[in-house]
Amino acid sequence: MPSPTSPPVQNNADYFDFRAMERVPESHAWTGPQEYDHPVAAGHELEHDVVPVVDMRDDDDGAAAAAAARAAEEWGAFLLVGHGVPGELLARVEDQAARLFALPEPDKARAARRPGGGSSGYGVPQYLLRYPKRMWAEGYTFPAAAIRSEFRRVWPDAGDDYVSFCAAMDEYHVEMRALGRKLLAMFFQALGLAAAAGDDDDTERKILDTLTATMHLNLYPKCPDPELAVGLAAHTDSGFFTFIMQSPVPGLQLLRRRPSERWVTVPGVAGALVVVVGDLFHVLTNGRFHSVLHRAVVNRERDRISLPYFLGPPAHMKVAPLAAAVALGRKAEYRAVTWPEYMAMRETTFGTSLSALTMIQVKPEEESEET
Ligand SMILES: C=C1C[C@]23C[C@@]1(O)CC[C@H]2[C@@]12CCC[C@@](C)(C(=O)O1)[C@H]2[C@@H]3C(=O)O
Ligand SMILES: O=C(O)CCC(=O)C(=O)O
Ligand SMILES: [Fe+2]
Repeated sequence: MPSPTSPPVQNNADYFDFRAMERVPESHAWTGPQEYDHPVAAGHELEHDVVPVVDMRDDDDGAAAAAAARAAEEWGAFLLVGHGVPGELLARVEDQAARLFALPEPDKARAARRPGGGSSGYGVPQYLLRYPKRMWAEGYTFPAAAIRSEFRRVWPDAGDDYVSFCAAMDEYHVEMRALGRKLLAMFFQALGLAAAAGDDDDTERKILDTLTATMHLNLYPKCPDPELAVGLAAHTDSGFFTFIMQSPVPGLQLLRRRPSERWVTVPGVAGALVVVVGDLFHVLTNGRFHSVLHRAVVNRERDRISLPYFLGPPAHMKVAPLAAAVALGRKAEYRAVTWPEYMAMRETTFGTSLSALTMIQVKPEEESEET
């Protein structure tokens, strides 16, 4: 098993030509026993292996909010339909992402993440460099608020390709941010927080009004030996929650713990978005909603694209269990952290079986000191 101090095996600016590979090279071959080597559930015939579907149009008396909250509690993830983001836009965004990844190497290399940890650009997110093996994927991360400046790095001449790419991503950001606010308000409603008295109203409003978005594009090229390769290793997302738009090629899997540990594949449902609860939402709800381990597998036949849209607090905001969530029965189980503080802590746990949430968990002796 890799240790938390395993040295990075690559620079995140390194380029790797997946299309030229006839076999999986040593650098990408995940041989031997791996963390979370659990079986993949055979199918969806068993009720407990059916990923919940939440229809946002089901708005009879808060029915959609209640269904979303139930899924967030039981699965930490669900498929969202009836969300109102036009199918035409989803298809255009996916097509633009595919065009970006299909550009020649020098165009993508111009926009490479800066070695040592730039948070945007083409290449591997720095946290993933902690793993001793590389993943079978190309990535591009960018703040949703800076699409136009970011992509001048790829298209310095700001020509037609730049214009169509930015138009699609901008429209997507507008839709997704509005959807993020709507879903967050639904979660608060289901938790009974919207009506809560005192400071919480204020905290909720601040959270709603300052949500920040980071976009990430993943391309998982088809792979000559999918059993040996990993698209994206098992992880939890660190923010509040993530919308993942995935091409109809399945590849995203969720770790289910009961009745036995297994991976459940999220089906590729046209027009649906996947919602994944992140660690900071787990904290905010004092563990009532739980973040979920998920991963991406690759296949031999087809490329797969996914577009996670990560929503979280602004960098300076301390996130702690909401008072009303704590009042729902337990003590505050987590210490307050900012998103960057949490990510820095979590970085040391990548490639290990540790959950970074345990690093901010309030221990019983700290509880008694406070009282
Ligand atoms: C906002 C973010 C979430 C993310 C870290 C990042 O700053 C940008 C990249 C995101 C990503 C994508 C791949 C998996 C992941 C765990 C990673 O290493 O980089 C997520 C991060 C996350 O959710 O913490
Ligand atoms: O490719 C996917 O479906 C999952 C992507 C993901 O989990 C991530 O980028 O954090
Ligand atoms: Fe993720």
